[in-house]
Amino acid sequence: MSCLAVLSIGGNQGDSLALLRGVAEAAAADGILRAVSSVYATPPWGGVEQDDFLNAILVVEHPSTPADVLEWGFERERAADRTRQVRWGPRTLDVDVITAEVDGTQLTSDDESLTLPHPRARERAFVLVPWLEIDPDAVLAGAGVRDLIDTLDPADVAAIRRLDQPLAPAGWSS
Ligand SMILES: Nc1ncnc2c1ncn2[C@@H]1O[C@H](COP(=O)(O)OP(=O)(O)OP(=O)(O)O)[C@@H](O)[C@H]1O
Ligand SMILES: Nc1nc2c(c(=O)[nH]1)N=C(CO)CN2
Repeated sequence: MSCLAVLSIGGNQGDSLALLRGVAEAAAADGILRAVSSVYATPPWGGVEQDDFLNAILVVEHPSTPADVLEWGFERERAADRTRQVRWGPRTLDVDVITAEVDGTQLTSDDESLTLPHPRARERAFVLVPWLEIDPDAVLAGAGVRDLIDTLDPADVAAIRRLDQPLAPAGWSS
């Protein structure tokens, strides 16, 4: 099995840019990196008062199952000394699996250890905006990401700022 997955990566504790770059570098080193968005500074989503996040989207093609992609993301979180404290609160690194596609079909799963597509992705400008950047035809559970962005509060979308700092490892090309 091989699995094409869209990953949302983000964090707001420590050197967030370096931590996000570390994820892209690990994906490139593992030979699974297929696409990388820009890095975005994003206001905190979810109601917890905290610092702004840096967020980005990666597309990876993993030679195994979606569960292995999730496990790969957990390894990256552990490498960033991620601890779980407040739900939707501050963290060094979060790696979420937004969609996973096998044989051209987007998988759906209600499993609470891996829900697909990610159940809150459609509400999150910090996921949809960078995803649209790298895939103007992106689809989430049958809905165009471009159309989903139009359903969000325009102020939330406008508050997201693309940074002029590359995420892709030097020398990497898709
Ligand atoms: N699509 C998914 N991507 C990542 N984790 C998932 C997914 N579906 C279910 N989970 C589960 O969610 C659990 C909690 O994840 P995490 O601590 O990253 O949540 P969170 O980032 O605080 O909130 P959110 O899930 O809303 O982004 C993990 O143990 C993981 O098994
Ligand atoms: N802007 C932004 N807000 C968040 C983020 C995130 O990555 N970016 N992650 C969260 C934890 O799930 C909660 N809120």
